[in-house]
Amino acid sequence: MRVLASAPAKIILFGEHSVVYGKPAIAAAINLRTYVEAELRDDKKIRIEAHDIKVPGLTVSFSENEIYFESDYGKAAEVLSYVRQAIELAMEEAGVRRGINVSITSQIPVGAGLGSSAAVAVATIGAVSKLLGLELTREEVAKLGHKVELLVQGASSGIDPTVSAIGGFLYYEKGNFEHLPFMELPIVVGYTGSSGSTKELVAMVRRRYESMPELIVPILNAMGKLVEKAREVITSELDEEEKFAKLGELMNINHGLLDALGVSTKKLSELVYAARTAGALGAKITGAGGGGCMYALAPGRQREVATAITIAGGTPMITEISREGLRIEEVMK
Ligand SMILES: Nc1ncnc2c1ncn2[C@@H]1O[C@H](COP(=O)(O)OP(=O)(O)O)[C@@H](O)[C@H]1O
Ligand SMILES: C[C@@](O)(CCOP(=O)(O)O)CC(=O)O
Ligand SMILES: [Mg+2]
Repeated sequence: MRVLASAPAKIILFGEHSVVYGKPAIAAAINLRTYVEAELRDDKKIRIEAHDIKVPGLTVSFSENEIYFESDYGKAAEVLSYVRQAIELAMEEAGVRRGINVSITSQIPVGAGLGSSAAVAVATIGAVSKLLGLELTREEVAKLGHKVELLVQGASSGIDPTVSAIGGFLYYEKGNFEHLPFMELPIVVGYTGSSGSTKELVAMVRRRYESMPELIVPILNAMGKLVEKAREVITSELDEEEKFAKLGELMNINHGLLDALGVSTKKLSELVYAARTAGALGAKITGAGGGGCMYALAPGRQREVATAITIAGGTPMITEISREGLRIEEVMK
């Protein structure tokens, strides 16, 4: 038997990092997906084929007609830790241990702030649990995905696996979510081309929080209040133009606060300012930062903003909200 499942990437519109400290955040699933195919084996082995992951420390040597491959096992194992933990938890949940092959293909850039870690965890849990005969709800998959991130990263708010499993446009706080009214968001995502590790960035913010709580706590509190304001705007009776103007202003404040936490980079800020100069109403980092992506809100100016991001050395992506989260694509007997 074989199962193919997929799960989407996300953008955090407001509240990354502060969400790890129990503040609320707003996020949306977007139409880039990770696909995981799981298949039962006749033996007890677990084989993971990850097509989109560069393994650091792989050495290839040639000697006459022979080719030798060596890999730094520790680093290779670390890169696959989200997938391994996802398989492990799905098996634990099903109460069975079987040999399986897992094959991953993904449209989501890795370490770019678009939640590739959550999408791979959610799609793997979805595929493996279905393969083992378990019917989990999307909420249950989200909770297991959160556990995977906690085990691998040491800290995680759970917002990414929740958005990836549930899909749509969500307000999230301490493990609970509510759907926000669906809005077409005229956004442009700008990818710096470099990556940041969520585990390391969350740990860096934690060190600052511990060494200078008198400065960092007020920043996190301001972020939490800003998210409440954004929710009020999104759920208000204002017309779309007024909503976008207010949300843009809040995005710019949120970017400044993230910069103060230390998670921006020169390139991220260059893309943010290029987008604003080209007419975006707001632009900010999305996700953990340290590289990765920013996004801009640019009603009627998406093409101009995309061009400005390209000129500033980034890669623009015009994306849409994905209403659907985890999807079982195919079950083959
Ligand atoms: N397609 C994939 N196949 C296997 N592992 C993946 C894949 N995509 C992401 N991952 C895992 O997620 C990690 C990146 O997660 P993270 O640092 O949280 O960045 P982000 O979630 O913003 O992309 C990768 O180092 C890898 O361990
Ligand atoms: C920084 C954080 O708020 C979001 C991280 O998102 P990503 O892994 O960079 O896509 C961490 C979390 O919420 O667990
Ligand atoms: Mg992640």
